[in-house]
Amino acid sequence: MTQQPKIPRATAKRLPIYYRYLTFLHDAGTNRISSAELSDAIKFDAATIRRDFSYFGALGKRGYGYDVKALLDFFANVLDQDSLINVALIGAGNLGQALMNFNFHQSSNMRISAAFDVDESRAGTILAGVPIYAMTDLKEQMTAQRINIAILTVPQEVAQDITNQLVDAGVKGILNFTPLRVTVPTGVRVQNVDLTNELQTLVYFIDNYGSITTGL
Ligand SMILES: NC(=O)c1ccc[n+]([C@@H]2O[C@H](COP(=O)([O-])OP(=O)(O)OC[C@H]3O[C@@H](n4cnc5c(N)ncnc54)[C@H](O)[C@@H]3O)[C@@H](O)[C@H]2O)c1
Repeated sequence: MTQQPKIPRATAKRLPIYYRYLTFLHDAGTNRISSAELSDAIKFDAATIRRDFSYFGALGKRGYGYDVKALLDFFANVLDQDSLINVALIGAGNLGQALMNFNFHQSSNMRISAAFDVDESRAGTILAGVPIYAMTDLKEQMTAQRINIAILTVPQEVAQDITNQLVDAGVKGILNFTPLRVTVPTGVRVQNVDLTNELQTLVYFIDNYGSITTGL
């Protein structure tokens, strides 16, 4: 992937949404789109879309809009869609298994390729095509499969310990579903996912602003 400019986190979170919708447009034979039409479809305001695109120098032409194929190629490169990204999942319990079943089918280039669990009855089995390994295999498998992203779905009491093991195994990014805000060294990124927060935010917006779209 080529070097990309530094962009705000909120913009980065919108990129996969742009990419998915542009893929849809391209598959449907649409050649160009205006920021207003995009805005209508994906529910981000047009000014936000224009600003996001401008970070990458992707400037639409007045009266023409954006070339769908050019944008799609551009975002594919930004999002590194051409290389397969193997992801590890630690903690193959209720949530972990749901994620393994889901396995990011909307994305053509990301997949959970290995799961790990301390429970010996789970290790050595395969779920939804994903092999579950013992924790003792963590470092070896992460190295062999060139995995540097992990999903954390273990109980919060062990989250920091597992994070340390992941860092030791060379992880660069953790998608953390546990309620613990884990500590990592510089150079390792953590993205926290908390459905309770999301739901509370939704309730807050409905209570305070009616049914407006909040975006990201
Ligand atoms: N972010 C969210 O919205 C959200 C939603 C649901 C659950 N969670 C969190 O996700 C985590 C998992 O929840 P769950 O319901 O799947 O729990 P679970 O008990 O069903 O699964 C946890 C799994 O982790 C394994 N495990 C325990 N200790 C381990 C260790 N030291 N090393 C490796 N594996 C270990 C267990 O054997 C089990 O398979 C919890 O921290 C929970 O709070 C978050």
